[in-house]
Amino acid sequence: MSGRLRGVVLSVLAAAGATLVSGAAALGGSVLGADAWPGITAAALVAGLFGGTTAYVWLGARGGGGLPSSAKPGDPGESGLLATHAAHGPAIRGRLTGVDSDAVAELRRLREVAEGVHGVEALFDADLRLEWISPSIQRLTGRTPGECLAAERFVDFLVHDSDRRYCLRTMQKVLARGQGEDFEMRFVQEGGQVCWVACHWRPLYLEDGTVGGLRMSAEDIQGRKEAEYKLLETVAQLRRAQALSENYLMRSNDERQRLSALLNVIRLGILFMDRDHRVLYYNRAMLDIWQLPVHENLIGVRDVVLESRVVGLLESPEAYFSHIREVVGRHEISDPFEIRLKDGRVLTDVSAVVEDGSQGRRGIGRVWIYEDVTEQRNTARKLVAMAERDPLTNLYNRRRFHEELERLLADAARREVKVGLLAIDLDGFKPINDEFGHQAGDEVLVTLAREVGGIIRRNELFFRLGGDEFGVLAPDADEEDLIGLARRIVEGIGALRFEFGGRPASLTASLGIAFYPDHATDGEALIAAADHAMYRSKNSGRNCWSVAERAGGESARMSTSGRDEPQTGEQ
Ligand SMILES: Nc1nc2c(ncn2[C@@H]2O[C@H](COP(=O)(O)OP(=O)(O)OP(=O)(O)O)[C@@H](O)[C@H]2O)c(=O)[nH]1
Repeated sequence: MSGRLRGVVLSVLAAAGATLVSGAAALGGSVLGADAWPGITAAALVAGLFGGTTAYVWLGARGGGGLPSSAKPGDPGESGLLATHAAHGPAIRGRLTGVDSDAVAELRRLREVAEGVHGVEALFDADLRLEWISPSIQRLTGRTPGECLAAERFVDFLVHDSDRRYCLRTMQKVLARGQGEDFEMRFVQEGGQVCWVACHWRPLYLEDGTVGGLRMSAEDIQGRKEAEYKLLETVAQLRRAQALSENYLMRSNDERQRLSALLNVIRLGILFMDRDHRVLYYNRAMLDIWQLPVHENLIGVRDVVLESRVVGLLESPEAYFSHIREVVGRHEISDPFEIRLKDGRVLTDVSAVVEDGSQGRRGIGRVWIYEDVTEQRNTARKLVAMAERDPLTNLYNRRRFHEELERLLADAARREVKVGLLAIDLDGFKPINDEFGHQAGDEVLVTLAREVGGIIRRNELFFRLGGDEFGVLAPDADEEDLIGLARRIVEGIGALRFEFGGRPASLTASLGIAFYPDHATDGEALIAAADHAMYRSKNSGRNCWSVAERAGGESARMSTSGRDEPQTGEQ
């Protein structure tokens, strides 16, 4: 409190007499504490209490300067109480004049009210020195009003480092402009902790209307600040989480782009269906394979609609759609399924459930992978053909002959039927080669293969076993039928006429016939029996057929009866 104000109050106390002085003494230096209230200035309080004294005259001149204009006598709260005292100033004054002990009691009561102020009230002089501060400062900061008053500079003593400059600037501004300012700052508590307060700075006017000091009203907003901090922290966490999820989203978008680029260059058709059997994703190859328009948007299209779009391509739609139903009904990866298309292409499909990543095996859809295997199938067919066919005549070769022989014998054993083997060896083939060249020999072989191929029946198999050796396998063979076939072959070959370099050429063949199980019970023995019969034909003058001898040396019905009219190439 300024010396001037302090003097005023002390003179009031002197005038009030010994009782009041003792009352004031009881209040100590802090009797002045009774002349300031939260929200009301010391000037107004003293005016209210000590009207009619010197103080009243002095303070009365700046009178209501500190009293909130809105405060009225009888209002609830401290401002109202003060206003009541101000209104009744003359009565109190009267009592003070007579050194009324009631006034002292009143003063005490008011002091109690001042000390009970919840927020912090403080008065500063024009040099920004602390003149008075409410006892509540101790509850807020642990510092007593005495310690605060003793400190050289209030701002340095109580205000946090970071807020000091701003606090000082604001105080100076309020002093200079005479306009209040509000801001929030931090007090430093005795233990070094920080306590946030909301400060309201108001100018105090002197009687001449100039600003003679400042009043600070501060409320504890630590709880609110902590809540704000928590809120800010939560917001920051949310922002971090959002940034993280945006980052993940961005990365997952990049990943999707990469995957999409990859899927669009591979030749496999990829189709993702969702749980509701609607198209979720497909790649370019999928459209190509199923001959769907490149720019058509199929996303969201149901599986049944998709099936209706491709049904016209399928060789066996029913078989394919029932395969789809079967696959969809199970939860496993399907086996590759071959799809034959009317245009000759061959596709395969494989399908798997797309799991949602949880452990509950919850499918979130299905992926279908299509592959056009036409090329592969053709290549495989060519390789197989190369492996089992004679490249010159395109007849099955010796390798396939052995396979078929074993298969037919096994089948014949199970069904107890006969298998016939016809061994064919050309007569006089070498002279054709020698005389007309190897190419002429080839032509003879190709022609012969075609001619004999036209003679044998659909269920009989014709092989080139090597060189000028051929063979015919006849399942479910009947002896008479096979002999008839042998005759037709001998005649057919003998009837062939060639011309090389303007010169005619022809040849004949010698045949041997053997039956399973009549002449042998396994493949090797059957071949040997047929060969043996064929050599007998050779030895019998060629251009004929012979039936093998039965096991035990018993002669076949007709060992060389094929000799009708032996023919040679020279004929
Ligand atoms: N042009 C041609 N000749 C072949 C081929 N494979 C084997 N030969 C020839 O066929 C001939 C077969 O020999 P042989 O069985 O003695 O010929 P052949 O004159 O019919 O003798 P016989 O069976 O005793 O009548 C050989 O000269 C082989 O070089 C072929 O793919 N093309």
